[in-house]
Amino acid sequence: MIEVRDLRVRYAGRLAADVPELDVGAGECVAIVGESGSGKSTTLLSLLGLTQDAEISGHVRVCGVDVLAASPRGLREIRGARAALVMQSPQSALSPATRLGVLMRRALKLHGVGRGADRGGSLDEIMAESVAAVMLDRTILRRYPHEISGGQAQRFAIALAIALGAEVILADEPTSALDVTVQAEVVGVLRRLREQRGLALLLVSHDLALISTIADRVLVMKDGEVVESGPAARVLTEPAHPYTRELLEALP
Ligand SMILES: Nc1ncnc2c1ncn2[C@@H]1O[C@H](COP(=O)(O)OP(=O)(O)OP(=O)(O)O)[C@@H](O)[C@H]1O
Repeated sequence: MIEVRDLRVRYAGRLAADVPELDVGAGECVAIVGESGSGKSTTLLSLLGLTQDAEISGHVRVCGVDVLAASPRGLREIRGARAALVMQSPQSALSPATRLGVLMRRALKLHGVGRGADRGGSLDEIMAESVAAVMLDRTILRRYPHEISGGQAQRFAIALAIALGAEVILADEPTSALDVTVQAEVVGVLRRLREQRGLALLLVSHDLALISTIADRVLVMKDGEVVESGPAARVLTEPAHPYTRELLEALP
């Protein structure tokens, strides 16, 4: 679902991310970890052609689309619907005076969901099913953004992605604003979705404890470079690079 080779992203000539290889298949979860400024978000945003003022080279395919060569129309086809970006504080992106159900219905109509014969069910059924898939009660659809918690907002953002038919979820620090119990809930939801629906997950996080509970593979970034990558179980228990050891030692 995601295939990256020799991705280099520069801002004003300065290298912000250099990723030789990154693959995420259906049903897999890959995590990018590293300290602030290491190039994690830059890598994630470049997968959807969302970096601003950046010079990008390399090869990036997401859901079969060659992102660096794609037209704006080609990019619109994958963004939002097939590959969804879940940000740290989705609440701030929600319109404050719009009930969540209205917002979801609008997004689905905009993307033509519920119109084709390919995904059966009315919009109401699709909405109810996606909300249930992230373990939220369907009454959430009647609420306004300020009436829900951070963890519920995060799960609603994931429900929206599912309702739109996302095959890939790109999540930037999805749980860092949440307390530990709520973090575990959001991670549990992501884990179920990848197991039950074969979603491909790419998570960006500085939280190694979180990563250890969900990721198959980990890329460790420092100053824009990938200093270590491999199976999560190996990287987190027998880190080969001193920087990864430092990150692990910094864990509470
Ligand atoms: N739009 C931009 N213009 C110029 N430089 C940028 C831009 N976005 C990011 N950078 C720089 O690129 C480098 C990598 O930033 P990036 O946001 O990818 O790091 P990060 O690992 O995601 O950090 P954080 O965890 O704080 O989000 C940093 O030096 C940052 O200052």
